[in-house]
Amino acid sequence: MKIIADSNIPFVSECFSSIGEVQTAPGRQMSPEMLKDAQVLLVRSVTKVGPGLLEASDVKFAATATIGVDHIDQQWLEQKNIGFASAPGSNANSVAEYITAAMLKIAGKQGKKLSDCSIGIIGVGNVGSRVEKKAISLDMKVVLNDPPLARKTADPKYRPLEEALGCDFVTIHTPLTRDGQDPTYHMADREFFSKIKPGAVFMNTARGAVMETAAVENAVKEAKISGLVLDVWENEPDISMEMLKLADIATPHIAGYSFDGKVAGMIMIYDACCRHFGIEPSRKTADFLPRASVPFIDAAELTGDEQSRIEAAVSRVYDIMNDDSELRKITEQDAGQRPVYFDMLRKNYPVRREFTNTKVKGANKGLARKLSGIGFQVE
Ligand SMILES: NC(=O)C1=CN([C@@H]2O[C@H](COP(=O)(O)OP(=O)(O)OC[C@H]3O[C@@H](n4cnc5c(N)ncnc54)[C@H](O)[C@@H]3O)[C@@H](O)[C@H]2O)C=CC1
Ligand SMILES: O=C(O)C(=O)[C@H](O)COP(=O)(O)O
Repeated sequence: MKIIADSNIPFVSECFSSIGEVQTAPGRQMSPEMLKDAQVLLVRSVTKVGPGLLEASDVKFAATATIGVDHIDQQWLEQKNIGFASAPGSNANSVAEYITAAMLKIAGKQGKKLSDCSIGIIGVGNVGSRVEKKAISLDMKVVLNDPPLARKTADPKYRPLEEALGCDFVTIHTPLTRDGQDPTYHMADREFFSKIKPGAVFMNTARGAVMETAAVENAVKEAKISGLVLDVWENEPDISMEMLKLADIATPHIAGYSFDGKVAGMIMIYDACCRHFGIEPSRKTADFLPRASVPFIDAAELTGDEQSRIEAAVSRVYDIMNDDSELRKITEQDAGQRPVYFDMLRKNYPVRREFTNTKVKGANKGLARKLSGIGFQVE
């Protein structure tokens, strides 16, 4: 069996060689020619999967090692009886840790106590519900907005969008959709920002096209918002330099790039592929995860007030500002090389482990509760 895989899926050759012959290629360069005699296609978010790529192929199973599926024509795959799998939830905790790190940085910069702040979470699925849990652990007031879930559950905890926009932090965790009852394409437009709480912090880790770039730029310039955190951009990898300048924290679509999340995504599509072809899986997550680089933190080394200590613990494991400063070097590149630089940062992303791999020793009860709530082990 011939398997064509995106070379940015970690360990894909090691893992899938138990099923067939693996050939890897950069996701943006996948072509019908490459897939002519392949039976399996494994992609990440940058490869459009549909008739254009697969019509002339013999592919029987396609999978994406991502949560988002907006790059996949699922209806066409189904029509053609091509098996399909994605990796729901695989890197959701990674995104929630990114949001936690971003809020701690912004709150520190603006002199705010998170426990005095509210957060509006738009989209409360795998990612949004993890953000909710961490925000509650930090004693933030949470407002949830998810019209599809509101209709399905009739639970009054789901509030109208306007209420979520009335919070100090507003974060989007919806899929990118263009049709249906609740399309999210350009959801964050001028009207959205006209309703946002003056001075709110806006965060987008969903998909770039969920926001309208010009509307976000205006919201900063007209001081409608006091902070902007962007991990995703319209027209990636060719991102707006103007928007980059205006963002307080800017990263190259890596919120979900914890090593734990990447390996989990790879194993999820491996298991699905095995199921599809009736093969017994012989690889598992633990085969691919290295030892944590920060296994312990001594709480005595964390200084300042409680929030500063939490921020210090988080930064020891994941310093979001490193990702920000690497992306800002994009301005030193020639204009034509900037998309290449954006993709290069993603391809060569350093190993980042999730908080759960780090044990904090000696924290007092209050600090231990919060650290444990955002995902650390505490002792
Ligand atoms: N930046 C990154 O690295 C990553 C980004 N993502 C993005 O995050 C998105 C969300 O991921 P999950 O939480 O795992 O998806 P999910 O499918 O578990 O949850 C999405 C939620 O959004 C809700 N929703 C849909 N339309 C909505 C609307 N108009 N307004 C409010 N809520 C709406 C759905 O009902 C659902 O509960 C993914 O589709 C992907 O695009 C996911 C992982 C990593
Ligand atoms: O899982 C998702 O959805 C994501 O956005 C991924 O983390 C993005 O990673 P790539 O597939 O673009 O490498």
